[in-house]
Amino acid sequence: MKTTLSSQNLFTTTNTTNEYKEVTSTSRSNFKSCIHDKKCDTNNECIKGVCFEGKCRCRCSPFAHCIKNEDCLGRNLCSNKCISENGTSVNCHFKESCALGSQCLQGVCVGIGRYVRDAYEAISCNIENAEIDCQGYGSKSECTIELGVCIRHKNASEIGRNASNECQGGISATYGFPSCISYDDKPIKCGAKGNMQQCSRGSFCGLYKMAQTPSFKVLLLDIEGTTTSISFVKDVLFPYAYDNVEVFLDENFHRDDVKKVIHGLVILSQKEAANDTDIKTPAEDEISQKCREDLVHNVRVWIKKDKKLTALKELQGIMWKDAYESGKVKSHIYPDVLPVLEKVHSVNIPIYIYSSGSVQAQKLLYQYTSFGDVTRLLSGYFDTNIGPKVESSSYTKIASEIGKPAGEILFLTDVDKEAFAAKSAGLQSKILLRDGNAPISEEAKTTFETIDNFEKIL
Ligand SMILES: CSCCC(=O)C(=O)COP(=O)(O)O
Ligand SMILES: [Mg+2]
Repeated sequence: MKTTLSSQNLFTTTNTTNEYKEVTSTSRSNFKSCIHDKKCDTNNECIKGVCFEGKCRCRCSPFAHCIKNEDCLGRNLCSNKCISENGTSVNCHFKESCALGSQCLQGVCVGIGRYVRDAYEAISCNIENAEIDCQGYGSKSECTIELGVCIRHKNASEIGRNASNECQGGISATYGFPSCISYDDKPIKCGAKGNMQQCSRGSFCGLYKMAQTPSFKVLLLDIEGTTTSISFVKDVLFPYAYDNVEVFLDENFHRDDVKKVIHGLVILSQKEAANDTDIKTPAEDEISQKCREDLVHNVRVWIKKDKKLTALKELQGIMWKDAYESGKVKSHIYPDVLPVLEKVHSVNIPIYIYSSGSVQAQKLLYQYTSFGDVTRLLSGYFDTNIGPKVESSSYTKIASEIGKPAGEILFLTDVDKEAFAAKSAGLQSKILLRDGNAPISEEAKTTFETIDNFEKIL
């Protein structure tokens, strides 16, 4: 089905598939003007000032009862009632105006489903519960969730499935059909797993489901140099904090959360000044301008020296919130990371983060990625409040908080000292070699498996 925009700015459809009622000139003449759905008859919806006859749309109420997602075009998700993934339905002309993973259909952004070989297939699924309703789509598995997008393949055999594939408990139990997977690409067969050449940029040739059980039961991830480029942290986040710290403290020093951070920074400064002549001992009065000036100086020195100090990281986390929320910053995630996290998550292996960045900074980073909010894949976050990343006791505490034996946890990092500390606590550990990462020691090279891609952990 193709959607075009007529000269009257009404949305017309051609070659419909029974999914949507064709908007003919006759029906157009019947259009009433409207401001919102309530002004339209039952089963019509108000789009751009006119009532639109669309039987697949929500029934003229943002919270209409529905059975499956097809009933909710324009509202995205059916969870007994039509709900919108993004808060409200968004008008659009092009896919690019819609959130990642959704399409622009008949003038509204529609989530869950996408074009597969030129046909839009929005299928019944409940992403939150990770269940796909395969009923009504044939007896074999035709449904998969790819990175949070529910998709029904039009012709399963075309993409290399075999007869043993089954729909088990509503979830596709297909193994071993390598296909390009990403947030925004059509699934196309890519021959052999790992054959990236046949996939477009940002997508990954892999298996939809893991063919074998991984050697770990928990995944623990470092951020900088592991899931995210060092350059993003050093060239985007740190300069933002460096440039804005003065104004931020001046404008927000009366806020309770900022007062707490200022107190932490004063204590830290007193401690660090004993060993670092670049650091000033701040004025006693924590709400004075002089105190703030000293702290601004110290914070800038620490940022330049890339100090992993808890109070500094707390301040940075608070400041970056504004940068992300205002849209000034979007975080970087390496393209190989999310396909693997999606697979790991799909087999109920919990994924945790352990970074020097504060928990707040970690949550923001995964909330505002260029792939959208991926925090749903994460089970928890640890920062240096639990201990420094180069001390084994920190990893022992993390294992105890997670409630799993240390040996079942795989820790991925770019820093050899962190890998050694995790190993001493009994964790499995692998070192990421990404472009721009610091070199690791010869001893680390012989002690740990080094990988350049998350796919290597499966
Ligand atoms: C959480 S984003 C900022 C990361 C950060 O401040 C940092 O120092 C990175 O350290 P990591 O332990 O993730 O390598
Ligand atoms: Mg790191």
